[in-house]
Amino acid sequence: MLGADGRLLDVEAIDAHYGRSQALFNVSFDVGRREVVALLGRNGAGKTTTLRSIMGLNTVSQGAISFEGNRISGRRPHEIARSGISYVPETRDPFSLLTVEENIMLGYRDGSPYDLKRILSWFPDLAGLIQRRGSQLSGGQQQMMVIGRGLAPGPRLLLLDEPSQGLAPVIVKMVGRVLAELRGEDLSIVLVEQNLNLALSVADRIVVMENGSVVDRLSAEEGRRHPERIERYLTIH
Ligand SMILES: Nc1ncnc2c1ncn2[C@@H]1O[C@H](COP(=O)(O)OP(=O)(O)OP(=O)(O)O)[C@@H](O)[C@H]1O
Repeated sequence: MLGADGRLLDVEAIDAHYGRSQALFNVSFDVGRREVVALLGRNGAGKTTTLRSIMGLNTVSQGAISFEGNRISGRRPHEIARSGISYVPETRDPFSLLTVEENIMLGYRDGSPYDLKRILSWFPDLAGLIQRRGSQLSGGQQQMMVIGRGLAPGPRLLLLDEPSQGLAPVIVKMVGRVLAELRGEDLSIVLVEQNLNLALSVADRIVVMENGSVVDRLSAEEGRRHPERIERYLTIH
């Protein structure tokens, strides 16, 4: 089901605080069905706080967030997860003592369109490693595993926090390929990134943040034509 205006996720003028310090100021953007929206900006711009606010891990002090037409702000994280949203934090957090298979299937829910076989079809590199422990994987393999864990419940919206962080360029390309393949699914993605090329290659739309506010919104096509419009918010002058 979608909101009345056909939007899957609606973030409407949200503020968020850490104690007395305000981290988000009037942040608004929306995500359509099967759309990939990239949130770009420097460290500290508020991207992670935005994802955490959607997931109910941070309290929204003003504004509202709706998913499939229902208000989710104010609900608890597990309820938000159950409504069809998965969050893959940048920390990756593999369960080190569990195997790759156990790590992925931890999130599986009856009725999910994504069973282990399906998930491994997107991450062929993991297929030969499913009995390894999470701690025995490389950073890139862990990233694939936690994306797999995020997919296992069968979300309609995946929140991905900096999947390319700390990975070698060849692995970043692989992450890009996986995200491109997921485009065939009934799945929308909010992708937080500092890697502009990766974001431009997989996103439909770009939302640029600075100091806790949205400072620009553009299509990926516009971003490819005018990368300088985004780069000025990514590099330090
Ligand atoms: N747990 C916290 N306690 C206090 N302030 C925080 C906390 N987490 C983030 N902040 C502050 O909130 C603001 C936004 O941070 P946030 O992590 O959302 O930015 P970001 O764009 O995701 O950057 P990064 O890529 O570094 O995660 C920053 O000023 C940051 O210092």
